[in-house]
Amino acid sequence: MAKLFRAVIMGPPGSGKGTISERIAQRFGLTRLSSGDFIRENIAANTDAGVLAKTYIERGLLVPDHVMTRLLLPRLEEMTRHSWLMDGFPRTLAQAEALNSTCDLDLVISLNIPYETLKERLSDRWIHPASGRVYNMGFNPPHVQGRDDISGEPLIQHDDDKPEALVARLRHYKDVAKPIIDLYKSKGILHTFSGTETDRIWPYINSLLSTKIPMEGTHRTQRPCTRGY
Ligand SMILES: Nc1ncnc2c1ncn2[C@@H]1O[C@H](COP(=O)(O)OP(=O)(O)OP(=O)(O)O)[C@@H](O)[C@H]1O
Ligand SMILES: Nc1nc2c(ncn2[C@@H]2O[C@H](COP(=O)(O)OP(=O)(O)O)[C@@H](O)[C@H]2O)c(=O)[nH]1
Repeated sequence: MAKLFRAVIMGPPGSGKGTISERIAQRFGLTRLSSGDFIRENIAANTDAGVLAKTYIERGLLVPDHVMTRLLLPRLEEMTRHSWLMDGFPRTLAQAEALNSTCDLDLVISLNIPYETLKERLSDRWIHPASGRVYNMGFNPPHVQGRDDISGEPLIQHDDDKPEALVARLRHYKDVAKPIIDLYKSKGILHTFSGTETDRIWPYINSLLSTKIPMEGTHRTQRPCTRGY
């Protein structure tokens, strides 16, 4: 029986995680999980975790590990019958270890995109805050300038997407991501993709996943995501 498939996509801000996750979800029928979306849902629902997370996000900080794991891991437990791709978690080694004790991953995609490309992309990134939908004036503009295609609501730019904020974010990403990348490399499940254009990277990701993801329609077995945290 074909087993379920679980993967994580990692990369610095602006590397294309959200863009590529959407394509993977559509192409392979995986459930796309996004830590940023989970947080926004909790903020919108005014949950305790959401209220706490908001105080960190407003300062451009990562949400503390214990808040993230308590927010995310129970959701993964509900996903024992689903194949999924996680975007935005883990972001620290503690999160990776918490995930490791809960679910075994089949594959990790790491995006390696040059600084100048990240800077250019983020300066043109516009976001619909409520949904997290992402646009780019050069790459995938909204039908109506400044408006979300689905809701028609205004798009915004994140302050920390500005070039002056990117240097610090990138340095922080490299510091926290390195031990995670080393962990997944040692487990033999890391696949790194480099380049400056998503459309040129995509065929390689597509062909890798085509060899790794069980065929559609084959019976899927449950795989536990036990409460290991
Ligand atoms: N795994 C996580 N651990 C800690 N904080 C997180 C995590 N995921 C998201 N956050 C917090 O939520 C915020 C929003 O996350 P989201 O992924 O939507 O945006 P982002 O981190 O700016 O992503 P991008 O890499 O696209 O710039 C982050 O800036 C961070 O403060
Ligand atoms: N010009 C250009 N923009 C891209 C490309 N891929 C993604 N983007 C845009 O760059 C920004 C960052 O992409 P996103 O998927 O949000 O990256 P994430 O921060 O890693 O999730 C968004 O505005 C995307 O629409 C690309 O190949 N070229």
